[in-house]
Amino acid sequence: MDSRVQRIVAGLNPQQLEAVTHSGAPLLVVAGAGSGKTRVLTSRIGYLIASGRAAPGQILAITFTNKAAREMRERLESALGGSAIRTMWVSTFHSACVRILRSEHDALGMRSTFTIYDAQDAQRLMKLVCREENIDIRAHPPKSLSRRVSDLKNDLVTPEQAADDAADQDSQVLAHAYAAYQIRLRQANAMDFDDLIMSTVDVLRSHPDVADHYRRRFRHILVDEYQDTNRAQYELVRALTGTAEDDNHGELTVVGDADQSIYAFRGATIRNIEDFEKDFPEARTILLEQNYRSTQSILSAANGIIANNSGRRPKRLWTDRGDGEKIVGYVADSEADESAFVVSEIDRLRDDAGISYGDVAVFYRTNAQSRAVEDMFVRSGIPYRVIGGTRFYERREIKDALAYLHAIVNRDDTVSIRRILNMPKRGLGAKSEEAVAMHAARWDVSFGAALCDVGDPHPERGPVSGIGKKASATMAGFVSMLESGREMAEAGAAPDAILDFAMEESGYLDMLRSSDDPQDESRLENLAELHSVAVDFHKANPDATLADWLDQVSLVSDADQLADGDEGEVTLMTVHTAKGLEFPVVFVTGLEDGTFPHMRSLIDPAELAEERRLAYVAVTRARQRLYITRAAARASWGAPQEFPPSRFIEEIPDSLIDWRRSESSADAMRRSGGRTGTWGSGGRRRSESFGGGYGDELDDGPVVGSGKGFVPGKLGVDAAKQKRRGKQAGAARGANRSGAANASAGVGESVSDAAAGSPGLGAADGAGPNAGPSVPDTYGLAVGDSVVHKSFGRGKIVAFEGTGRNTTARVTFSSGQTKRLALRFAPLEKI
Ligand SMILES: Nc1ncnc2c1ncn2[C@@H]1O[C@H](COP(=O)(O)OP(=O)(O)OP(=O)(O)O)[C@@H](O)[C@H]1O
Ligand SMILES: [Mg+2]
Repeated sequence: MDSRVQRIVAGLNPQQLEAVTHSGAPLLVVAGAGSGKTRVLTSRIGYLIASGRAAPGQILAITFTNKAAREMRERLESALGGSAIRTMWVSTFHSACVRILRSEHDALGMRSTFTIYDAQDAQRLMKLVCREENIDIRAHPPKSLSRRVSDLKNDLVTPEQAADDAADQDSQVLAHAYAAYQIRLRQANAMDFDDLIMSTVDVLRSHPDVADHYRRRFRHILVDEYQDTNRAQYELVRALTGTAEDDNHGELTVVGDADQSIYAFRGATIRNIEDFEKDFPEARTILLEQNYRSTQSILSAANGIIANNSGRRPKRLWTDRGDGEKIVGYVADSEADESAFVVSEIDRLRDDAGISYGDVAVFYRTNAQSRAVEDMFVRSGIPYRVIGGTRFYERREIKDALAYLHAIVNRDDTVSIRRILNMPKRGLGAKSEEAVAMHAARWDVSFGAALCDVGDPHPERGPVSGIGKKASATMAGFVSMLESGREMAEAGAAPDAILDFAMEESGYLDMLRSSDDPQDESRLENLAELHSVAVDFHKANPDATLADWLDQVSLVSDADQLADGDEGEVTLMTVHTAKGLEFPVVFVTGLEDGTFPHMRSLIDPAELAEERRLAYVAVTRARQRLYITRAAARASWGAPQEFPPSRFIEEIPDSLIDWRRSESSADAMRRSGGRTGTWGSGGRRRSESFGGGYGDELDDGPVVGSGKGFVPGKLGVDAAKQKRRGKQAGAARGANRSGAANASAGVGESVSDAAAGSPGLGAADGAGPNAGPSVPDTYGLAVGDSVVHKSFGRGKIVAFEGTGRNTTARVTFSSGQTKRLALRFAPLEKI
């Protein structure tokens, strides 16, 4: 045997070895957490290449995050030698699709310079569509339309099909908006995240020659985390692999664990894993049963939890690593006390058990919960990184800067151009903008093309009417500035140079420099950070273009922020983001019914089952030590509220848990008004100021300067001005205070959206501080009332729950969903 092959298969157990060396029929590896599925996938690629069964260029491996792709690449590089793998594709679904679409844009009828719209851009475009199509945005909020269009695309439903299927007026409006949105998207030469997948499937299905080309190329397709693929991704895999009837069908390997499926709200369907054998009758299934990650105590806890989900295939996971430490449980009286416990345990483990900060991860259900933990970490000087939260690339100033660059690359990019047309203020009013939009509509061209007609009328279309002299001159100047940027890009200027040009030339930097708003100072710092990202990209990819950089930026996801070599920091993240990872020490916090499982899931068995899988994922990230904590009272929407223990705690056999502080002592403590814990006694009661903080920062989150690796760019920012506040990972600077509020719309692979709680989170409805305590319980609403909600559209109140400030309404929306909404915050209007 080739010595490389020997090295690759060494140490694999018999089932793993079988999976790695399997040949021919489609292969499904289903197994519980930590059983080596990802390792099998990586080893299989190494084996295929080292044994000569495949050339690197014939392999397409799909991972869930860019970071996982990078790691897989690195492993293979060291196993096979760097140059051997250059032609191999290891990437996420979205990145692979962008690569395909950029080369197959002709088949698609688009130009290769197309822009990728994130969820925010998509919503902006939907807003424009609603305005132009006279859609009543009170009854059909753009955000909710946008989310529903995303769902349709994840199911590969075209606008035509949506129109055919539309049985009621609400779905007709949706179908109409979808069709109009799609036209605008094409006109803007743009694609949203869901389009990336759907269009690729479309191209492969409608162009057999293109499909054949990729099938000949990719002889082996391998997919990790298969349980979280949605219908569109499944069809993509099928189209790329071909079926047994196709001449050139490739070999398919998928690995997954139905118990870890946690993206149902984004359209992921366990069905893809459960029906694999039906879809591929000749398929081979291999089960892995040995867990190499965790101790027996941790495994037993995980099994205890997941066993409560019905309709699953029971698994027998075992480990030879011994029982290990007991699971440590702690009942805090508040979230501050809970965080204090985490801090004191981390200190203790460092002193007594040789654990370093980098070995520790703290998980929570939604981003907003990081605040309490962060406060305590800052006060005690524990270095930490928050993964997720307001994503750096979603900050206003960063979106603005990128919009300039997108507008330079793609002159038809409506959303970007309209975003920056009067940013900084150029004295262009809504009327002038509307005149351009009307010209665009009249001639059926993009907004960008119409804008060019202002200063330099097209021979056929002529000038734009209804625009004053001054506005005309300003618009012409704006167009020519973009044109100069485009010339720079075409001449091959580096992305950072073009960024400099756009930010200076547009006056954007001057606007920030001359402001005395401290937020603007932070915005300058963030732009400097963006500048360094561009510089780094250029250094690493000297031949890459501005468009290449923008692609990379568009596809960044939260989990990608986990930089390597971060030994010295505790990692804070949501459970969604933790998928596929492992840490020696894990704290799962906020284990309360209403927090984790999330409030919304308590009335819906399917959602509760998904929460349980989430808990299973959380617990199985731990290698040696697992902590489970809960706060008996937690600030909830502004006021401390008591929460019962999470049912997931009760599902763990009590004999496995070493309770450091029991229910009864916490209760007694709370009743006597006393406080315990290292920090609890000194601190102001966090919960009192909690609500206010939320509302203030709802839009952008506090803009906090970055720490590590900051290089002041040419943008002229003094690094010393940086406010340090814990270390934040990669691009995510500053913890998000409005994580839940930003949670909406499944953005491609942006895990943050998932992580922050899923679309339709009750708490996400603007946790503002405005509502006072004196408002009557039901706010003038009654059971049976028809209401409209900003995101969910029309609905009917079916019940009220709770009293006073905590009153919630159960509302069944026309989409069929029932939501529980806190009346103080939910923008419910009676109709
Ligand atoms: N045969 C083996 N011998 C030793 N260690 C192994 C073996 N197989 C896997 N491992 C180790 O076990 C751990 C878990 O493996 P891996 O991450 O591949 O599991 P997984 O099934 O993908 O987990 P998850 O379901 O969480 O994604 C890793 O540290 C991996 O290196
Ligand atoms: Mg894995």
